[in-house]
Amino acid sequence: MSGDPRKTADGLTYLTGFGNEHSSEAVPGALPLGRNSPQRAPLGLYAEQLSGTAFTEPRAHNRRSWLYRIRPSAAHPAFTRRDNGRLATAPFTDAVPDPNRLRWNPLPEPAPGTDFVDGLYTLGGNGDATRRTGMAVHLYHANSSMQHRVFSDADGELLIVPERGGLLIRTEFGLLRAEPRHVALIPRGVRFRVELLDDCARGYVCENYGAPFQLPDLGPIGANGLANARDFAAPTAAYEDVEEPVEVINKFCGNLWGATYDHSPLDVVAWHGNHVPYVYDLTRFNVVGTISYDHPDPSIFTVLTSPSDTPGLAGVDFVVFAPRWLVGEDTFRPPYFHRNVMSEYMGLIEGAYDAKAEGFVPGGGSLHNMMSAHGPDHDTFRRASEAELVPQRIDDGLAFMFETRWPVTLTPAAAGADHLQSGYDDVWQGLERHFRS
Ligand SMILES: O=C(O)Cc1cc(O)ccc1O
Ligand SMILES: [Fe+2]
Repeated sequence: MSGDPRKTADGLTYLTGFGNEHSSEAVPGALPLGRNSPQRAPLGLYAEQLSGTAFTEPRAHNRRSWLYRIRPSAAHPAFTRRDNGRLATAPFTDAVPDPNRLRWNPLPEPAPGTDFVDGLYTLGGNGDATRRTGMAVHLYHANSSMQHRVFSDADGELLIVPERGGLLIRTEFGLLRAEPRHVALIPRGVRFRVELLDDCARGYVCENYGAPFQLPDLGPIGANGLANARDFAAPTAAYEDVEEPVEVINKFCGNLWGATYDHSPLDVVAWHGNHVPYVYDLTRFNVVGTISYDHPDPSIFTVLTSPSDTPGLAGVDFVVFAPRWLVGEDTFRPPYFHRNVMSEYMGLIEGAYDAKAEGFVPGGGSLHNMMSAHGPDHDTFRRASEAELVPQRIDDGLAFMFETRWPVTLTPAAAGADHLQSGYDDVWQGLERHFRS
């Protein structure tokens, strides 16, 4: 069942809950009752199904929505190739996979008039979009709203992580507002337009080619905690009845294709289903951690996971390092030194991260690929080894990680970027020997 529509401080009305069978109509009576595809849909609308999973996938994983729209999506001219800009797609084969620890500064300023789509820049990724496996890490930096155009991604769902500047995202399902500290998810194939609420918008995008993100199981944590389902907010129906040229950009098997429609395809008057966009406020994350000793693995901070066909082995996890108390006794409290079979891309939404004293900055990012050795830098190690272990609140930053089961191969642009930091290895220099036999 759908949650109650809730009006939030931003004036938008949302439906709450994760994976719900939501329903919404912008005009009363637009949703057919008791069937999906009546002989004539109400109000002269066209009924259309949008499937995010195969028809036959288990009910618990099945994602689809029914849209009731002014024109059917099928009524469009041919798509033709568009310039891919700085967007790239798996398989990533143009650079040699790099075992080095890598760290980037934020992207440089974009040229005037750069919108969300033009502002996308691919760092790298893994898998193969045509096989619906793996993921890509993108950054965006825009200074203009998308005008007279909409975007959709057949290759995967898009998890948008704003770092600077609020976004108003107009989707086929209605409006979402995503500010820094929020994440927004656009499901595979859903059309949307990004409008800027500030002069500039900057952030990160995880393009997930694999199974749709879901909430992680909670196991012994119990029935509540981490990201609570009720805090996910889907839009309520809102439509554009616009009969003027709109460019529809479709990312398909790694290329951008465009077609100019004679109307806005954001013309869905009513919808129901569970293949829906949503926003989630990361400050709602219920952080669970140790209240005795040792540093728990960061899987305890998983917001969303895209399972693969091997239980417990995610195509990609989205993990957040949110404000929390550290109380572990006789414990090295920051992230430990480690080598991980999973590959870790990290970004910073604000402030600082407790494993790095400096150099890891908001809008920047780091990549610690499969089995690369990393952990606290020397300053952090020294301070944490000597600190008096009183309860300590970590509340000066918001970091996140896209953690994936396959190594991340970079695009040549990211591998050779001016904003790639040199000398990142040095943060682990000066960790002198203390061994006494
Ligand atoms: O490398 C990182 O900073 C991410 C991370 C955090 C943590 O608390 C434990 C392991 C880990 O990979
Ligand atoms: Fe790590």
